[in-house]
Amino acid sequence: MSPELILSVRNLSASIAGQQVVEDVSLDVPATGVTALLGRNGVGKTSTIKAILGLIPRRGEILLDGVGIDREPTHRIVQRGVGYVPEDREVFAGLTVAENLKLAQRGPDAHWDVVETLFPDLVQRSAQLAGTLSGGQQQMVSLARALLNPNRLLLVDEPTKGLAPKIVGEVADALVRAAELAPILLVEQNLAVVRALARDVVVVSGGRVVHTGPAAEFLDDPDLVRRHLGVHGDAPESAAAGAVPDGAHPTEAPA
Ligand SMILES: Nc1ncnc2c1ncn2[C@@H]1O[C@H](COP(=O)(O)OP(=O)(O)OP(=O)(O)O)[C@@H](O)[C@H]1O
Repeated sequence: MSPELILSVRNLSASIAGQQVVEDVSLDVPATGVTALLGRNGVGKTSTIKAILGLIPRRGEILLDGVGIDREPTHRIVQRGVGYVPEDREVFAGLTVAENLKLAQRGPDAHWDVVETLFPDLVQRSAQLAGTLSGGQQQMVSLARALLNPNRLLLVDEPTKGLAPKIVGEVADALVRAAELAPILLVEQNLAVVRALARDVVVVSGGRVVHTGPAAEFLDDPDLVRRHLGVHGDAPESAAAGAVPDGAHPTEAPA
């Protein structure tokens, strides 16, 4: 495996309740930056992430930094430094922010300083029950839990789903900072966020990868976007419309 790759997946298939939900996915994630995993609803993006983590039964080859993890259980994969920010946040509603974070701590070298720097609002709210936080604040807890530990790779699933445009920008800003710490494989429907964050895209359709390449090249080709995602990349009425984060645009050259 190329030394510039942190993750290499070959011929991945996976099933849920006996039904095949990932057919034959092969993809690479570079060792730096954000790689976006795109596709229409229900094509198997979340299932691909779960299969990489061993959360659902899977077959195929999965190399993390050159080491096979496709036969390992989830806890071993997490111990190897794969952080996970699940769809729908999955915070413990009845626990405080501080308790949510402490539960996520994997070892003695937790990055409390990173969490405090990136999420000062959470420090203020450390005694608040996570279930009483807004959706955006819960997303920050979910991200902070993953960033608390040293990660070699972050798997982040639809972090801006259901959030107001201003909050989408804040979450995207946090992801820009997170990507400085570890490479990210990001499932994201908001193409403005993808444009702001991702260097590369992997597009899935029918359980297989149908396009890979630079994010800008894909997003700038309306025919490709329409064919693979069923939306118009720049049309305001489309699902691609949404908040463009205020933060840095790491994939674009400075003006
Ligand atoms: N728990 C489950 N039981 C049965 N089928 C499931 C389950 N979870 C997912 N599926 C099915 O697996 C397929 C892939 O779902 P998955 O959530 O991976 O897609 P996705 O690309 O992430 O979709 P979306 O963009 O809508 O979140 C879908 O057809 C879905 O209905």
